[in-house]
Amino acid sequence: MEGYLHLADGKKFQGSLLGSLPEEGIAGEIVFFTGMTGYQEVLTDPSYKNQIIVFTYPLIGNYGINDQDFESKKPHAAAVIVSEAAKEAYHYEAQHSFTEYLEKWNIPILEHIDTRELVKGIRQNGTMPAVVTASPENAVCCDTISSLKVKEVSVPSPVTIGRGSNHIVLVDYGFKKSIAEYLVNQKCLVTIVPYNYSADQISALKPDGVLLSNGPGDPKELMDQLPEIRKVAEYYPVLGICLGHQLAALAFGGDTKKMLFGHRGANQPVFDVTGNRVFMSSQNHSYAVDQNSIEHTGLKIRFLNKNDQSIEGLYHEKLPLMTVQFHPEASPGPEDSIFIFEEFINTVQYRKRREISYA
Ligand SMILES: NC(=O)CC[C@H](N)C(=O)O
Repeated sequence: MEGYLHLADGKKFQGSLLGSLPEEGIAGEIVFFTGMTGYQEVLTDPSYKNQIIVFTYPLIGNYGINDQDFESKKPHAAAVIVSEAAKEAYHYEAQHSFTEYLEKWNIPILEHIDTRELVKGIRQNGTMPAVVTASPENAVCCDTISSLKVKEVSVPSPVTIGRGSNHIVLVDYGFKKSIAEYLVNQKCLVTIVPYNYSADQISALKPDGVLLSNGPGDPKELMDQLPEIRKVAEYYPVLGICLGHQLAALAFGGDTKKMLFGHRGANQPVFDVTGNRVFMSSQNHSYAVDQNSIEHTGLKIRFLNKNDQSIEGLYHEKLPLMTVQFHPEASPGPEDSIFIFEEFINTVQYRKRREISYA
């Protein structure tokens, strides 16, 4: 069956539609992911909520969907655009094929699209609203991108996992499972709390450290949470990842801006200004902390993107606050930056040993 992708800049692509669509089509922000593998982690990462994901690698789905690589319980993408979708799964661990898995969750795939041409356009005109339809006519509803997606993906009430002497509160803006798993494997007791938990509610849990998770959408949709985040970061060791990094920067008076087409892939080079070295990272974001906004905030640059010099991580000059725009948990992608978690846990343990007390 034929299907169509209509972009807000007026371009239209025709392809073959797999799965079904409501009459008005499916709308979302169109973004592209450049990794050769990792589609299972991408599809189930809540940060992609309601986005239309273009995979640039020409064949997607050939190793199927397994039981281990889910980043959450279900896929969050609005629709998927590929050059070719593998209908069979060629891997001994595969439990479903790529196409059957997305069909089960009612997520349409538009294949046989010239993804190179499409992505060249997005790189030029930016990520933008788009709609996938079965009809060549219907191109409207390009501006219906829903807001506060964090609320839709966050836990409704606290959940505790793992065991250990370090108690980490994970504030859930749409956390990836591999973040929580890393902490549990490091023998942490982890309490996952809703995105709108107050500083007092977090304090009542007596954490040794707080992790602000990744998540979907514009960080400025969560302005109400900023005073709470700041209070928490003034008392506890805090690690912010991706959306968590952006929120921490806003909470201390910094600003964020929308990038032209963001970073989504598994080979983003990051420069560590303190160690004078570069490593590869997994990334997925549309927003970045504005370079010009962090003066007088107490925040200092720790990491920069080697491709476009955008901010990839910050630390606070006085407080035990560290933030990263990239994904130290990888999934998918290189594990070069796993040391970020080690630094965080070392800070947590150091503060405990010194018996630095909190309010
Ligand atoms: N992975 C994330 O946490 C993404 C953060 C934010 N939603 C952005 O697109 O910039």
